[in-house]
Amino acid sequence: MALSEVNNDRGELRILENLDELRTDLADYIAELSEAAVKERGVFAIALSGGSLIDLMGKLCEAPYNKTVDWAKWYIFWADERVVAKNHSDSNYKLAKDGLLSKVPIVPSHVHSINDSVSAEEAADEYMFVIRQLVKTRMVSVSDISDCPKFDLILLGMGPDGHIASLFPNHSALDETDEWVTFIIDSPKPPPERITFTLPVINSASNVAMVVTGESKAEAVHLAIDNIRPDCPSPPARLVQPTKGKLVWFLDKPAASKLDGLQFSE
Ligand SMILES: O=C(O)[C@H](O)[C@@H](O)[C@H](O)[C@H](O)COP(=O)(O)O
Repeated sequence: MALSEVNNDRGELRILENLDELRTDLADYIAELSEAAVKERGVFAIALSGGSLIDLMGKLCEAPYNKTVDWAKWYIFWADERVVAKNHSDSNYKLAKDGLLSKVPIVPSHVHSINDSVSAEEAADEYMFVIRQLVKTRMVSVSDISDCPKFDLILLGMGPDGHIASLFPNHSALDETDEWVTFIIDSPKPPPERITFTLPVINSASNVAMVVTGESKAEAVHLAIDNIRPDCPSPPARLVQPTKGKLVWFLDKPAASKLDGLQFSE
C-alpha cells in the first residue's frame, strides 16, 4: 500500500511500499502528464536523467502504456548528460535508448541528445541552441515569467550527496542563472565532463519529478524535504522549487526512512 502525503512547501510526496509499486505509480504519472500535454499543446516535451531512473520507468515499455501512450508526440531531452560517445557505457543517452527509447515508437528526429564530438562547453552551447529553436516553434513551451523553456516534465534522480542532474553540492554551476544549459569538467562523480540544465530551467518546468530510492539517499531526502536548521547542509535537491509548476517526489520506504514525522508499520 502506498502512503501518500502532501507537503505544501516541498511538493507532493509519494512514498511507495516497494519498487514494483513505485514503477507502476511512476508510469501512471508520466502517462497522465503525456496525455494532458498532448491534449493541450499537441506535444509532450520530457527531459530525462541518468542513473536508476530509466530502469524505474521500465513499465512504460509494457502493456498498457506501450500501446496507450502517444509516443509520436514525445520530444525527448536530457536534464544532464555525460560528455562521452553516445555508444559509451557512461552515456545517459545510451542508457535511455537501450532501456526505453528503442522499445517504444518514439520518432527518432524527436530525440534531442547532445553532440558527443565536441568539448563540454561547445556541447552545452549547442544543446542550448537546439532547445532555443524548439522553444521558437513551441515544441517546448516557454515560461511566462522568464524567457526559460518550460518543459512539460523534467525527471530527476538524486545522488546520496543530494545532487540532481549534474548540479553537485558547492559547485559553481548551482549559481548559473544566465544560461539554460551549462557544463562542468570536474564532476565529483565520474565521468568528469558533463552538461546540465541549470536551476532556472529546472524550476521553470510545468512538472518536476524527483525519483529517489534506497537507504543511501535517506539522509539527503531528509535534508532536501524536511524543515532543517539553518546550519544544516542544504543539498542541491532542496533548490528544486518549480516557480509555477508542480513538484512530485517518488520515494520508496528506505529513501523516505529519515523523513520527520513518518512512521511505517511493518
Ligand atoms: O549523470 C548522472 O550521474 C545522473 O544523471 C545522476 O544525476 C543520477 O540521476 C543520480 O546520481 C541518481 O542516480 P541513481 O538513481 O542511480 O542513484
